[in-house]
Parts: sequence; C-alpha cells; structure tokens
Amino acid sequence: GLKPVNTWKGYTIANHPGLILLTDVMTSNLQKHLVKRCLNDLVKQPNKTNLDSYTKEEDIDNIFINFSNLLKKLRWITMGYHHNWDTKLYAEENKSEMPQDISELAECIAKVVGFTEFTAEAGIVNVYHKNSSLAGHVDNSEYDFSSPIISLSLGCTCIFLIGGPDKTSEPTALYLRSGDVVVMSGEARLCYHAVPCIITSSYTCLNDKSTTDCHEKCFDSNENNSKINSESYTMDNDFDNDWHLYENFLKESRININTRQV
Ligand SMILES: O=C(O)CCC(=O)C(=O)O
Ligand SMILES: [Fe+2]
Repeated sequence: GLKPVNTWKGYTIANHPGLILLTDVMTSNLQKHLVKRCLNDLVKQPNKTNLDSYTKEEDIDNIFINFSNLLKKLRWITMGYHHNWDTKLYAEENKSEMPQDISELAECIAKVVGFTEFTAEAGIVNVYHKNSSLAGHVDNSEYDFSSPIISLSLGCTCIFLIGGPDKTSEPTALYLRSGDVVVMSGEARLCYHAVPCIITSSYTCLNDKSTTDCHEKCFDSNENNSKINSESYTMDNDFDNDWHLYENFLKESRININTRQV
C-alpha cells in the first residue's frame, strides 16, 4: 500500500503556510486499488453521487463496466457525513459509514505529518473528465479547522491553485500528479483553492512492480493492526487482468479523494 515513510517527499510553500505536498507516498498498486475502489464500490449506496436523482441504482452499481456514457457524467461521490452541496451543512441525519480503508489511509497519512488526532469522518471523491474544472472555493463547512484536509490525486495530472483567505491574493499554481497527497492545514486550511484544468496528455503508467509496500512503517509497532496496515495490494493476475480498462479511463480523467474531520 504505502511506500516506506522515509522515502516520502514533503514540500511546503513559503507563501502558503500549512499547505503540504507529499509525493512518493502510494505504491502503484495502492493507486490502482483506489481507482478501482472508487469506480466499482464507492459509487454504490449508501454513498451518494451527483447521478442519484436521475439514475437507477443498478446502473450506478455497474457504471464502470456497462455505462461509459453515464460514467462521463459522474462528478462526485460523498461518503461518511455527506456534504450537502446546497446548505453546505453536515447533519447527523445525513451520514453513512465511512469506508474503512479510505479513513485508515487518510488517518495514517495525517499521523505521519503530525495530526495524530485526525479522524476522517467525511469524504468527497471528485471525478474530473477532459474539460472538468473545480471553481475557487474555501472548505469551511466543518466545525474544527485545526484538523487538516487530506487529499489524494489519481490519474491525470492537474493544475491546482492555492490562494489566500480571500480572493485578493495571487494564487500559486502546482501540478498534482497521480499518487500525490495534499495536506491542507493551518492557514491553508481556510484558503481559496481551485482546479482550473486537468492535463490529459499526462497519464503515466502505474506499473512499478515495487515490492516495498510498507504500511506498517507508518504506525508505531504497538499500534492497532488495522486492515490497510497489514494488507499489501499485490498484483495478482486477477487484479491486473482488467487494469487496461481502468487505464483507458484514466488517460482522460482524474480522481481526487479528499477526507475531512467534521
Ligand atoms: O480535486 C482536488 O484536488 C481538490 C478538491 C477540492 O478542493 C474539494 O473537493 O474540496
Ligand atoms: Fe476544496
């Protein structure tokens, strides 16, 4: 799953305290697992998607395999405390179980960068197609801004703009590549950010046959022996046989998984 922590690279930007870019965090196998997980499992109820109001549940359940046109319309999935796009409020009546592998992964990464108390209670999967973008916004629906947002990038590289607390300050542009992790903490937790575009010529194969999957390095040895911790996503034949289908999709798409503590 995760690469050994001593090989992770961390970057900060002088003008944007609290923003941390981590690279070399996830093995190719973990990235592949997450892509498949989003498109096959996380789209399903009790998670919510932008397609729910006009699509049969059964079609969404099989969206990747059977419905490529519908897949092009998939923009978001919410999980845990569901983000309400209208009211921007989280509610006890509007929550479901957070997928355990996703919350453990985010919590593990948060722990490495010093947020030992972080719990991933809400998640959004953003799906970007050729011409998708995400307008500038601040994520301020949560109650505790001392907790970071942990945000994972998969597939095509995107341009990510990080600005200031209001729209007057000049943003800084970063490339986010497949496998990169952005931590928005401190001042950056409440700064404007946007994804103006994805770069569809940027896809690089997820093929490193790395055997250094090493989740356990992330936890103290006496920590809970969590599932994601002990499981390494090895490339057995079943796992890789149909990867080319996902690869075709990823050549023109980007998936972002971000988690928050509510
Ligand atoms: O796609 C990204 O990298 C950012 C997503 C984001 O900012 C959000 O979902 O609030
Ligand atoms: Fe955001």
